[in-house]
Amino acid sequence: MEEAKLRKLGRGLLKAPNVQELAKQQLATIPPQYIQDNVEKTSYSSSMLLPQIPVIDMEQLLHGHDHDSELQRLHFACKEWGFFQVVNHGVSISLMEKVKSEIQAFFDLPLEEKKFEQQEGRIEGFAHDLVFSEEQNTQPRIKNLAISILNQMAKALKMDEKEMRDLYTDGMQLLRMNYYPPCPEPDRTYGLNPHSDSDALIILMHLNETEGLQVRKDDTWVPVKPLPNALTVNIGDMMEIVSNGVYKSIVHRAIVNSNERRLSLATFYTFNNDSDLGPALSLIGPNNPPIFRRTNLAKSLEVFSKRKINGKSFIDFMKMEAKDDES
Ligand SMILES: O=C(O)CCC(=O)C(=O)O
Ligand SMILES: [Fe+2]
Repeated sequence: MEEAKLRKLGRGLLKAPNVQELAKQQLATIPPQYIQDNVEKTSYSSSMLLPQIPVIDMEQLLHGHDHDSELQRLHFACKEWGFFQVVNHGVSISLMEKVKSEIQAFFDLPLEEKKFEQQEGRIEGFAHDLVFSEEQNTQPRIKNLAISILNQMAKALKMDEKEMRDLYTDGMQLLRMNYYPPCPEPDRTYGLNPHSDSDALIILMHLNETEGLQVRKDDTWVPVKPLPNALTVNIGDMMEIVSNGVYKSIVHRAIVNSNERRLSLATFYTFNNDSDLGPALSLIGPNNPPIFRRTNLAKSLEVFSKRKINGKSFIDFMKMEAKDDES
């Protein structure tokens, strides 16, 4: 993707020293630019029995004799949680293992060899040297999985399947590797600040055993406990808009801990840049008025990024009431 588009999708952050190099210095406190005000602590003790994000069995959903009830479980997960884990997802486990070890090995390279740099105002660095061969690449499989999930969501929503297909065909697939080093003061910073993702659908691969992803649910932070070989899926703002608010793009964050590093690989799917982003036409009617406006997707992202003020999220920006202050 071109630089300009990437920049648009990036979140504003100050250029920071390479966090891996920082972690090697074994500092007792964190440098000031990482300190965040109001880091909200998790309000549970380790002995509490916590709810967990739902688990969806893709095999059951696509081919099982109990397809209908799995579809209802998917629908519930998307409405109530905006997050779920998928098992039996069809992405080869041995391939996933390969990708996990390749990425970990990449992060273990000395900085000079890594040709990895962060640019001003961007959260991401560029990994120039991390190239996966065709056989070692999980991305085509993950893309198939994303498409299957989107098709099943259309079915559960009773949305026209062609309307969904037209949205995701020619959409973009973006990858982000997240590296969270051990942190001497985990209560004073985040790995990733609370946010929702502006894309349509996100598939996350946990690259090591360390936990850290937390999902906002009923005013608490629910930690995600990854099942072995599962992938974590979440709804982004674009899908919330298309579903006319039925599915929820949920705020989530990544926390850090003092002992272990954590790695994850997020794949973001957007809808086609040329499409109109708004509630699916097959879902709205006299009894179901649209709660979001409809505009060309690329244009709405552009206008939003120019007017990114007051920490207003993309989803609020697209709400019907927001129309009045458009100028
Ligand atoms: O690393 C994680 O668990 C969360 C990643 C995430 O939310 C993101 O990359 O947008
Ligand atoms: Fe995210």
